[in-house]
Amino acid sequence: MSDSGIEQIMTLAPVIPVIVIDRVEDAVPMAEALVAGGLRVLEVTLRTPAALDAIRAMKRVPGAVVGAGTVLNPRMLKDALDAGSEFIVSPGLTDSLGEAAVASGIPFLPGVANASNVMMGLDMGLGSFKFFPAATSGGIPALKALAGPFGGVNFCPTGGISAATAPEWLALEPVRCVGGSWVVPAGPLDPVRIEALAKEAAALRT
Ligand SMILES: O=C(O)C(=O)C[C@H](O)[C@H](O)COP(=O)(O)O
Repeated sequence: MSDSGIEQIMTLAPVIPVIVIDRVEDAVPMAEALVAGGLRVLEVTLRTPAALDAIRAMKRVPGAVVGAGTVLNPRMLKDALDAGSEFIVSPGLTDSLGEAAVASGIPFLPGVANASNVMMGLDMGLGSFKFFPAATSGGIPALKALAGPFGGVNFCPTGGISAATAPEWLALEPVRCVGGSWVVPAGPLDPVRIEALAKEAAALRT
C-alpha cells in the first residue's frame, strides 16, 4: 500500500484547519497565525476564487505545509497541482479523481463514509482517508466499526468536529488527526484569535 507521504503529513499536527478564504490578502497572516499556534498542515478549500492564489501565498510561510481541499475532479486536481499544493483532500472518492491523483503522486486524502468507499480506495493503493462527514455518518461508533475490517488504514475524521469533541476522536487507534473549520472562524481576519484557537487545537494530541 503506497501512501505517497499523506500518512506522514497526517502526523504533523492533531488538527488540520479547513480554510475557506475570501481575501487573498488574508492568506499570509492567517497561515502565520496557524503555524505560530502549532498547526502546520493547512487545507485551503477550493470553494472560493481566492483559494489558488492563497495556496501560492501561504506556501511562502516557513513551516507551513499547504494543501488544497474540496478537490472534486481531475480539472481541480490540475489547478491544485499548478498552484503548488503539497497534498490534496476531497470530500469523496471517484474513479476519475482517484486515478488522476494516484498517477500524479501527490499525497492524497480522499473522503470516505462507508466500507465500499474504503474498499475502492484500497483498490487504488490508498491507505489513508478522510472520514466525512464524520459526525453525521454515524460518528465515533461508525468509525470504530469501519476500523474493524480495515486494519492498518488511517483516518482523519472531518465534519462537525469541534475543540470539545476532537479529543474523543483523536483517542481512537486509527485516527491520526482530525479536520475542522472551527480554528479559522468566518468573518474579518483576526490573527490573534486564530493563533489562540490553533494553540488550543495543537495541544489536543493525546
Ligand atoms: O470542503 C470540503 O472538501 C469538505 O469536505 C468539507 C469540509 O471538510 C467540512 O466542511 C469541514 O467541516 P466543519 O469543520 O464541520 O466545518
